Amino acid sequence: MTYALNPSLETASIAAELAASGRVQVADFLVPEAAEMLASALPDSAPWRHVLNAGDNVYELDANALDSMPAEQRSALEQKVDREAGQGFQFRFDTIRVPDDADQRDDSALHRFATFMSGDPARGWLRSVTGCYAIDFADCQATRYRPGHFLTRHDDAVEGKQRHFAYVLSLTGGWRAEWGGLLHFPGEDEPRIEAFVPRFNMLTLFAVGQPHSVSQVASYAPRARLSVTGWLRSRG
Ligand SMILES: O=C(O)CCC(=O)C(=O)O
Ligand SMILES: [Fe+2]
Repeated sequence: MTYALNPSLETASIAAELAASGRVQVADFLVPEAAEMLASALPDSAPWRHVLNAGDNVYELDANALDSMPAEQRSALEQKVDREAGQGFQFRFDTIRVPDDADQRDDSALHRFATFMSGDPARGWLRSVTGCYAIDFADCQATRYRPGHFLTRHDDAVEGKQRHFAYVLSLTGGWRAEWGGLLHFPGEDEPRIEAFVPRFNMLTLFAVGQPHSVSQVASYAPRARLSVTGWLRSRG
């Protein structure tokens, strides 16, 4: 099974919405079999890592390392993460990173998806929908937000990475807004904000530089929020 874009994407209206608001949701991005293949290639047994930050430092653990940590140590760590999250930039979620260098990729469904997004026709479609012809490639990681996971407000702009747009391909079906895991775009001090709800095979695209966050997945969410995500970038 190879990856393919849904042939019925309404490119002109998607481009217009992205240009007008800086973000857009594209329903049914891939042909259904391709989205199913990618989702089913990321089961619990995949090599997930748990990532969390302390200030500018990023820590990476085995996905289940916290479960086997002594209770006191785990609770001290979680309290620190919660304190930081209430004030500054903080995240914790699970990831499988894909190398940017195509030579280091294997033929797994996730690595092949990264290569698909960086080559035509997908890259050509992404260039025309964003109007950004400086896009050379898409970097890529799978993300899994389990109950308690979140990502506080940030804008994706990192010096030297040459990120133009972020993409998030959501791979969780039947998600309810009350389970959390919502992609928010908070303004400066707006009493209402936009929330994007995960939806199977929906691609969210948004311009780098806008504040956004992923709300904490509720303790009662019956499953994890699964996505494949990255940035559309220029090479150096
Ligand atoms: O998963 C999402 O909806 C957004 C993730 C995100 O903002 C990021 O990884 O920088
Ligand atoms: Fe982000």
